[in-house]
This record gives sequence, C-alpha cells and structure tokens, in this order.
Amino acid sequence: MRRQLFGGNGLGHVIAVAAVTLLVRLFFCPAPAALLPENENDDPSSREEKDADDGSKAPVSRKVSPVTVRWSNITCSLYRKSSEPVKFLLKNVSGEAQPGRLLAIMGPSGSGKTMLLDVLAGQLAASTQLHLSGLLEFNGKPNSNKTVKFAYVRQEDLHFSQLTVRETLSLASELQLPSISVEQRDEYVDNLLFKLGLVNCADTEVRGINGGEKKRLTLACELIARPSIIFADEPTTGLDAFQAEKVMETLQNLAHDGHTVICSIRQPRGSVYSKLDDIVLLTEGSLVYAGPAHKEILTYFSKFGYHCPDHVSPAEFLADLISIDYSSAESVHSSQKRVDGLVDSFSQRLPTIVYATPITRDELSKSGKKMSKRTIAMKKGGWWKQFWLLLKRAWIQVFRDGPTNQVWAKISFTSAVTFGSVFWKMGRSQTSIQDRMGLLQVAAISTAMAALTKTMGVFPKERAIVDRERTKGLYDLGPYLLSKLLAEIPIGAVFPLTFSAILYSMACLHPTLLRFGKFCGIVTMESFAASAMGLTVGAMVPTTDSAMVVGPSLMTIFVVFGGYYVNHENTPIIFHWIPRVSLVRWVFQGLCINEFRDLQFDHHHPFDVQTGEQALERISFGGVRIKDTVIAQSRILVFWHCTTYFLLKINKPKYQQLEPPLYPNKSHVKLEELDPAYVDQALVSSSASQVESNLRLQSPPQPDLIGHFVLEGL
Ligand SMILES: Nc1ncnc2c1ncn2[C@@H]1O[C@H](COP(=O)(O)OP(=O)(O)OP(=O)(O)O)[C@@H](O)[C@H]1O
Repeated sequence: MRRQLFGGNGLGHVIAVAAVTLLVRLFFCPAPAALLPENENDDPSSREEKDADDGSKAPVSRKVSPVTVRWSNITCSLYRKSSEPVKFLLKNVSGEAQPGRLLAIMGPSGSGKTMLLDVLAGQLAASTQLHLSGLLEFNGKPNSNKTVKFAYVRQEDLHFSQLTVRETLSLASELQLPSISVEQRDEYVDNLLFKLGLVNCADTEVRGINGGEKKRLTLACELIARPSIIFADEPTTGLDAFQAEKVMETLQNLAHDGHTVICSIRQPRGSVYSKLDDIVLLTEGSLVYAGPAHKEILTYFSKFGYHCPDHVSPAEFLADLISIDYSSAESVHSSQKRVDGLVDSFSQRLPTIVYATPITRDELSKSGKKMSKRTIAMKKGGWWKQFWLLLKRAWIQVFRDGPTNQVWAKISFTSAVTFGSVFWKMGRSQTSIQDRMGLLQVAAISTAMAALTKTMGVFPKERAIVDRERTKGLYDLGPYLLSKLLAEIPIGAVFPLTFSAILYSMACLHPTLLRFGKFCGIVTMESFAASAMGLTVGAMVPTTDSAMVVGPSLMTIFVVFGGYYVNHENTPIIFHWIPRVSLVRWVFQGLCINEFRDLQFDHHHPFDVQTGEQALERISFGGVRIKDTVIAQSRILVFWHCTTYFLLKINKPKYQQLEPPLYPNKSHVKLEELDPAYVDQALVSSSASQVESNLRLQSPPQPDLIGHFVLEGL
C-alpha cells in the first residue's frame, strides 16, 4: 500500500495526534478568567459586588457612572516612506466631553472625525505607518479606558439577521449579564425596547427592520453593559431625515440619563443640530472650534467677522465656513486662507483655556474605585453557559435562514437531477466505466463547491460580528466554534443526502443498500470537510468577495489533482503532496472503490475490462480500502477546523497605542513649530519603550492645567 500523508504513514499519525490534541484543547479547556483590569481580582472593595453577582441575583442597576473624557494634543501622523513627508491626520486636537451632554465631532469628509472617535475609544486600528501621541484622560486618569465601560456604535449595524429584535437583545443580555435572573433579564430587555423605541418591531426579525431601528438596536445591545461613555460613528449616515432625527433623539436621551455621548456627524440637518450640546469642529485634522453649540459657537465665529445669516441653519453655516471651495483657483486660495486663519486663531486660544469644573485628587481616587467595582460585574458566563447560549443563537440563525437554505436546496436538487439525467441508468457496458468515473468525479466536485461557497458566503459577515463580540470579551472562541459546528450538522447533512439519493437512483449506481449508504456517508462527510475549508478561507480573508476568489481557486487545484484528470503516478514529484491533501481526490477514490468493487462489466474482447477491480487498477486506486479514504477525509476536516481556530485566535483586532505627547511640557504646540528631527526621531522609533523613554512626561499630568474647551472671555 502506498505511503500517504493523509492515508496512514508515520507523519500522518503525528498530524492526527497533534490535531486531536488541539481539538481537545479547543473544546474542553476551561474558559479563561473574565477580562478584568489588572489588580481587579485583588481589590477587596470589588468583592461585595462579585459575591452579589455570583449568588444573590443582585438587581440590575440602571445607574450610570459619570465619566468625563478629556484629550489634549492628540496628533496622528502617517509615515509611509522616508522619502515622503510626514502627513498629519490629526494635529494637536484637544477637547472635553462631559456626562449628561451630547458632543458631536463635525467636519467635512476626510477631516478626521472617525479617526478622532477611534482614538478616544482606544480603537484605532494598529498600523506600522501611523504614530499616535497625546493625552487622553477618563475622570482625570490618563489612558485608563480599560477600566471605563464604553460602547462603540460603528457605522455598519451587524446583527444575526434571523433573530428577532427581542431575541437579539435577550441573547446579548444573557451573554453580558450572565448572573441575573430570567425575570430580571426580561424586565431589563423590555425596558431597553421601550427606551429605544423598539417595542413595535420587538418580534420582527432583524432582516425586516429599517435602518433607524437597526441603529437603535445596535445602541440597545451596547447599552446592556451600562456604559458610561457612548461613541457613535456617523449614526445618521444612510438614514432618512425622520429616522436620523429619532436616532439623535435617542442619543440625546441617553446623554440626559447621564451617559457621556460622543458622536461624529458630517453635516447635520437643523433639527439634528439643535439636539447637540457641544461641538468639536475639525478640518483636515485640525481643530477649528471645540466648545458649546448654539449661541456660543456663533458668537465665537462672529468675533472674526463670520456671521450666520438668520435664514441659514447654523450647521450649514459651519460646514461652509470650514470647507475648501474647489470651484476656482481663487476660491481655493481664499477659502484655504480663511480655514488656516480659523485654525490658527483657535490654536492660539487653547493655552489660555481653563477647566470649567476642575477635578480634585479626591474625586479621582473615588471615581477610580467606582469604575473598578463596576467593571467586575461585566464578567462573562462559564464555558458551558457560553456554549449553550451560542448554540441557541447558531441554531436559530441556521434554521431560520430560509433564503440560504432554499438556494442550497435548489442547487442540490437541480444538480442531482441534471447529472442524473446525463448519466441516466448506466448499464454495464465498457463505455459505462468512463461514465461512472465521470459521474463520481462530478458528484465529488459539485458537493465540495456547493458546501464551500455556501459557507464562504455567510461566514465572513458572521465573523465581523463575532470579532466585535470577542473584542468586548463576551465569550471565548472554543464555545463559539463548537456551537456553530454542532448547530450546522443537521442542515449541513440534509442537502448532500438529498443530492446523493436522487443521483444514485437516477444513475442506477451499484444497487445494494450498503453501497448506497456508504455513498451517502462519503458525500455528506465531504460536504462537512468542504464547509470546514470554507470557514478557514473566511477566517483568512477580510471580506466575502475576497473569500469567493480564494476558495474556488484553491478548490480548483484540488480538483485538478482529484485523481480523474491526472493519474497520481504521472504527477510530477514536486506536486505529489497535493493529491494527498486534496479532499476531492479522497472522495473520488472512496466513491470509486464503493462503486467498482465486485462489479462485473460486459466484455467481448480479451483486452476488455471485466471486473471493477481491473478498472480501479487502471486509475491506480487498487489496494486501497474505503476506510483509508474516510480516515483521510476526517483528517482534512480536523485540519481545516484547527486552522480556522488558530486564524480566528491570531486575527484579533489590534489597536494603535497612544504615546505621550511629542512636546510634553507644552500644553499646546503648533506642528509647524516642531523640530523636524525631533518628530522624525519619535516617529521612526516604533518601539513603544523607546518612544516612552525619549518622550516620557516629566511629571504626572495635573488635571487643572489641562484646558477645558470653554474659551475665556467668550
Ligand atoms: N489607517 C489609516 N492609514 C492611513 N490613513 C488613514 C487611516 N485612517 C484614516 N486615514 C486617513 O485619514 C483621513 C481622515 O479619515 P477619517 O475616516 O477619520 O475621516 P472622516 O472625517 O471620518 O471622513 P468621512 O466623513 O468621509 O467618514 C482620511 O484622509 C483618511 O484617508
């Protein structure tokens, strides 16, 4: 018997043992402790709340812990090549957001709104080309956003489409608040539905609700953790005026409840603008204004001679004021001059700004304790709890996904009937040998392709949701992957079984019940292995589109080396490994052995093939057992699942570190004033420790020295 990697040699055994060990670790290792901030476990003050959470089903607190966010000298520079000048995406941006107030970051497209929001939320995607510096404080504590609860509502609303609004919220609250009772949870969910105006669509599936409702559902899911700060990136984009206003009204209400709400918004309508309390105006990454909305901002600009006409909405006036007019060379020049002047004027006022409400050291230590106590309540449930919840969700998603299931059913039925008609009732003539092989190869290819494309069409979207949930620390990868695989077994088996049953009977393949059973088993197993490969591809690439390019290309290679087109013995030595890892090859081989063994063919000449065994010898499949091919398929299946696990594990989103400000002793510096050599030195030294040692703050930041954005004298 040939020695083959996936067919049973020593190396094959080593891989199998490694894979089983990994699976055991994946599925049965205990869940890591909840993502707690450092030192939380030792904090005696947090123990009471922990105990209450564990045992006595403490009532769900609806109080929000107030958090003031302050940032100063936030600078983000893009450093592509040494030959290119450094591009500043954010330049010395400072400001403050207070609890109970709705702050909007406004500015033209590309002005850096999303980037500033990402920086404040600590969620700017890490890049070696970026350098980020500045000071960020939560209740006066520098960079302590790991202990502050915040929600980040991104532009895309990602939810499991088959769950209803109530189910989505209920499952989210079970995952985030595992220790509360069912009654408390139901009450909590009802309150959220009411608060966010989702009562009317509570029992509608997510795919059937409108954009505004989706956005409010996203907000509701984020609110379960009782965040102190809510970040929302362009929450009104893509919504009609009515829905946009409702979403902003919701954000305003949340601010009134005590949350600190910070959103980015491109050009709000008048009705939306009137809901804002504070504004940060950005243009090309620079600050034009940061302070209260309404009268104050208009008074500020009128001091420079820019008056908002009565009939123009302030939002439109501000947008025009800070935009560059590209209609002619002259207008570009004059608008650029105006914008530069406004940026300059605001930056000159920053050093004279003082906090409206200075934070004392006492307050700092109290708020620190409060925050650490509350963070402990956000621990996840145990491994099994996570597993059952995720299994429930995956089950609903798979079984209610009518459109996908219908498409798959149609594809299975149509391809089985088509192939069955082409290979209708094959006899035992000599020419039927080629037909049989063709049919078995076609069956192997179409099953693999159908399962692969189905998985790749769905998984990248689901991965985006799972990545966000895992970033929040809601559950571990093991329970997620296992629950998904289990939930998909029944539906994943139905379609290949239907395909097999139709095809087998139409083509009149080897007519015994046992052979039919084995045919169905091999094809179904292939479908699961191809789905596993689809998961790996989905975990490897960022989008469904790229998965649809990579997956079929990879499968085509496995088809070429599938045993039908190229005989294994004629394969160039450098390609010998491909048939060994080709799923299509093992399936084709298994189906051929199942079909041809013990089959007699009509023969009229001495050189005719008389038995199925002779036919198998001609394609080098003699002497192999079906068992070997099934073992090889199982190993391929386990291999793809383990690879998916590791890809998901290592592909966690990474965020850019906020380094101390470039000129730490100055509360505000103009970038043009920076010594280029100094900037270069800081940017090039990508190691955080190096930057830290170069630029370390000389003394801890004094809260009362960092400016509030209310300008003196206004
Ligand atoms: N990771 C990155 N690497 C390089 N450049 C980036 C990165 N992220 C953003 N930028 C650039 O920074 C600038 C600001 O981008 P940002 O998305 O914050 O703008 P925005 O004001 O939110 O625009 P919009 O309203 O169109 O969403 C853009 O020029 C963008 O191309």
